[in-house]
Amino acid sequence: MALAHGKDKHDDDDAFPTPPAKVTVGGSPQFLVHQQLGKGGFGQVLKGVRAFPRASKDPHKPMHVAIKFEHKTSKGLTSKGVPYEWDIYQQLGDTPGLPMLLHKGFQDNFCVMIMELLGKSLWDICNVPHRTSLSEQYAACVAVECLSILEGIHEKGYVHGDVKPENLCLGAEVNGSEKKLFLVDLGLASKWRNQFRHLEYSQRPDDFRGTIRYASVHAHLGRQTSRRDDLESLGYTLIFLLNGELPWQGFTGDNKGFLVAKQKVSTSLEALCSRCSPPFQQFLEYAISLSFKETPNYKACQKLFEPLLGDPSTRKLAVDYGVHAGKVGQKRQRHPSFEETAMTHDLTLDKDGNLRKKLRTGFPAQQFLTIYDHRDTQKQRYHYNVSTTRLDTHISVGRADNLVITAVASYNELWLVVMDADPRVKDQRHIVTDNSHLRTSRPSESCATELLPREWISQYWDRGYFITAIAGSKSWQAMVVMTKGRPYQQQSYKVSAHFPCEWVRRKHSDGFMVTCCATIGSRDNYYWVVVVTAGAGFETQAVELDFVYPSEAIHHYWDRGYRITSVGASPDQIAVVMSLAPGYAAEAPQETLRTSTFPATHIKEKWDKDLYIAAACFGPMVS
Ligand SMILES: Nc1ncnc2c1ncn2[C@@H]1O[C@H](COP(=O)(O)OP(=O)(O)OP(=O)(O)O)[C@@H](O)[C@H]1O
Repeated sequence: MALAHGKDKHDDDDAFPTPPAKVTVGGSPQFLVHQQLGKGGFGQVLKGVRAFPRASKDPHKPMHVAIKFEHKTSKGLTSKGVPYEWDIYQQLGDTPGLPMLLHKGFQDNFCVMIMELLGKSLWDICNVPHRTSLSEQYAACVAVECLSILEGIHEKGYVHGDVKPENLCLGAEVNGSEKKLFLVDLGLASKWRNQFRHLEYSQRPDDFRGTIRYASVHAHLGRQTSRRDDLESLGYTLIFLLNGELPWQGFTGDNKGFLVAKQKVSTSLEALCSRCSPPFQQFLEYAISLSFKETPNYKACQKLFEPLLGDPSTRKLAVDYGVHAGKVGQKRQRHPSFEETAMTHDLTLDKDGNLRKKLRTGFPAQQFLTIYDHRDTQKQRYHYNVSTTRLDTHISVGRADNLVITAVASYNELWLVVMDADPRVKDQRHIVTDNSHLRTSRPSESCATELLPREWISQYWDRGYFITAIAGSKSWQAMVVMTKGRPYQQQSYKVSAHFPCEWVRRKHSDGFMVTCCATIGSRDNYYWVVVVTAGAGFETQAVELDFVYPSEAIHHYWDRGYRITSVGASPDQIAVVMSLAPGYAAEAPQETLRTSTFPATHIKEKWDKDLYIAAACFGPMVS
């Protein structure tokens, strides 16, 4: 999975084209271009001073401005050739806490945006020669103010999408606003609602937008952005400002995004916040417990930080969150208390009144995930803890009883085989590849296709068989089951170091659907195998990839009539494939079970309810 497309300001040092020395755009007065104030992935921001000073108290006619230059060849432009950010400013321009947009236009191959001049960013404040961190009082003021700004942006239907110390600036001294907080850079802002409807949940696991260090885990996983993501990024920003570092710094290379995301999920909030007062941990616990469509309780979060704000005269940053809460003409809303919020999030208050939720405890756990479908009485048998040498014996006993293999999984060098009575099946073959020569070395990506028995598969494809189950062991063994009698038309598979999201998307558009997935290999050294089939009988499909069991997404798709049709897990991630088929009755139940050992006793209970194992895998479920 290519998660590393994100930008990390400190990684790229590209030279920008030199901007003009004087600027006049969109009816603005002429500004002389002075020193650089900052730069980002797409442009650079320089100070501008009016060429012909004329004193004015009108904030729209300042002497000093900030000018953002974006070259016409920048990747941040829309198809209309204007910076994406301009459109967003149009919608959000007057939101409190955003710098005022004064003029915009084109000059000398640059898109030019003239805006209210601000002061230092919080990154600049901390990134001095001996690196300083902010006091808890300062960070609490930042939290309260940033929450107000985010509330204002969210109320207008947008998510900022890139909350980080570089984008949080103080006002400019020349404007007398040096104790006020601003949020800059709307280049990654996106809508969370259209008119009055929340955008639908979706995931594109290889599509990352944001800054890797501060991005929410949902953003790493390519989930449709929603309000919760800004709060999670604010949480990481606060910890960075307090500690001067985050535990996931230092990763490099193509796989950086993936490694950072993995580290975020496996860092307990307790460890992350161990050097901070409880409100910072409580805030992060709340942020990561928010559901996709949930409206954050901004006021309750601000209340959390109140005990740390101290006396107003000692604050380096003014706190005036009332500005946004009580705007003229705005209806007063009742905001639930944090205790009420705690109840709805299943967060518990400990004896000191602190919120506790067992989220991101940092304990990695390997679990069985078994999926159960409703079927009218069905004969099913399963064999678990089967060693490779005993595999054929169990399977042949099942075959003698007219059972065929419907699901396989591997765990701790043992196999799980599920066999069903399925009169549609005309014949079935299976193979377990040896691949023992690979035990000492990881095959290169180009040789990895050899992990599956290519010739054996081709031979059976030619005879009308299709792959119907697949599993891979830690010692590079692959088990492939091919069945004759399925109404499939065509099949193809891919072996790849990351879940091949882009390939699956292309296959989806060609009418192929994922019908099996698994991994082969061990921790930090494995390959995904994904099988796609034309004629699988599904209308559409969603592939959910996560570091933990993706409960929210599964419920989202269940509610829309999808059912889990295959699952696979690597030592880091789980892939849940959910499909929509004409035959799925909305009320037909499907259940999942997560257990640390094979759920032999539970299966009997499921059978009593006419629920039968449909898929299984063994994988990571970090809690
Ligand atoms: N109005 C302003 N006044 C003063 N400095 C500013 C102003 N706007 C931005 N800056 C500074 O310039 C830096 C880059 O600005 P901005 O983030 O808008 O550019 P970008 O190219 O979109 O960056 P990124 O790659 O982070 O998205 C900011 O981090 C901030 O320090």
